[in-house]
Amino acid sequence: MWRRVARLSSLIRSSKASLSNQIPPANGLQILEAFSTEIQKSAKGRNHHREKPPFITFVLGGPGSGKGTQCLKIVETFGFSHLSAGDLLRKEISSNSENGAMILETIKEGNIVPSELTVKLIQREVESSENDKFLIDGFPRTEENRRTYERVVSVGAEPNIVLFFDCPEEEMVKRVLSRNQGRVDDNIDTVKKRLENFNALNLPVINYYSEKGKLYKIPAVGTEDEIFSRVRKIFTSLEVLSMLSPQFSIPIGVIWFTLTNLL
Ligand SMILES: Nc1ncnc2c1ncn2[C@@H]1O[C@H](COP(=O)(O)OP(=O)(O)OP(=O)(O)O)[C@@H](O)[C@H]1O
Ligand SMILES: Nc1ccn([C@H]2C[C@H](O)[C@@H](COP(=O)(O)O)O2)c(=O)n1
Ligand SMILES: [Mg+2]
Repeated sequence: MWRRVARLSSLIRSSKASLSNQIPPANGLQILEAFSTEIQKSAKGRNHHREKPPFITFVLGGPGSGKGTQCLKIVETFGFSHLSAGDLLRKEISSNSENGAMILETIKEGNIVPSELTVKLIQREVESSENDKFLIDGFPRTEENRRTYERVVSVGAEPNIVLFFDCPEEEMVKRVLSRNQGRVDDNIDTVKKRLENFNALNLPVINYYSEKGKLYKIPAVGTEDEIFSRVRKIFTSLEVLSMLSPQFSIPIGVIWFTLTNLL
C-alpha cells in the first residue's frame, strides 16, 4: 500500500516537473487533462502494460555450462531479451547499492542471494521492457527462488519453457577456470561450492519443471555452434507452432513436418 502511495507521489512529482517545462498558462481543465496524460505516459515508461503475458524462458545449468553463451545466440536469432540474474546482481555490486556488499560476499562464497532481492531485480527489468519474450538466465536457482517468483510476479509467474544445459562437472570446472572475465567466483574453491549448491538446490527445481513437462534438456558438450543447433531446433519448432508469434498461423502439415523432422 505505502509503496503504491510513494510510487504515485513520485509519478506526480515527475509529471509536475515535466509539465512545468511544457505547458503555457491555461485553464484548470486543460491543466488537469495534460496532467493525467503525463501520468499515463510516465507510468507506461516504467511498467509496460501488456495485453497478454510475456513468453518466459528460464535458462538453467551448472556454473560454466554455457547458459550465457547460448543466450546471446538466442537473442540474435530469435529476438529475446536476455536477463541474467547473476549480471543483475553484479550490477548492484558495481553501482554500490545498499545491498552491494552483502551480494558480493554471497557470490564470493558461492552461495545464493536472498530471493526477494533477485526477484525484484528481474521483475523490474521485465516490467520496464517493451519486449514480450525473455530469457531469464540462472534463475530460479532454488525452490525458494521459484516460489518467491511465483508469489511476487503477477503476470507470467509460470515459465513457458525451461532450458537445462546438461554438462559434466569436469567440463564445467575447466570452462569456469579458463573464463578470464575477472569474476570473483571463478576460482576452484568457489566453483566447488557452486557445484554443491547446484546439485543440492538447483537440480530439484530442474526436476520440478521436468515433471511439469516444461523442461528441454540440452546436452552441453561440443562446440558452441553444435550446442546452438540443438537450441535452435527448440525455438524454431515453437515459432512454427505459433507460440512465439501468435499472429503467424500455419497449416497442420507444416506442424507435423516440424514435429517429425526437427525434434
Ligand atoms: N561449448 C563450449 N565449449 C567450450 N567453451 C565454452 C562453450 N560454451 C561456452 N564456453 C566458454 O565457457 C565459459 C563459461 O560459459 P558461460 O559464461 O556461457 O557459462 P554460464 O553457464 O553462463 O556460467 P555461469 O553460471 O558461471 O555464469 C566461457 O568462457 C565461455 O566462453
Ligand atoms: N538466482 C540467482 C542467480 C545468481 N545468484 C548469484 C550466485 C551465483 O553464484 C552468482 C553468479 O550467477 P551466474 O552469473 O553464474 O548465473 O550470482 C544468486 O544468488 N541467485
Ligand atoms: Mg552466466
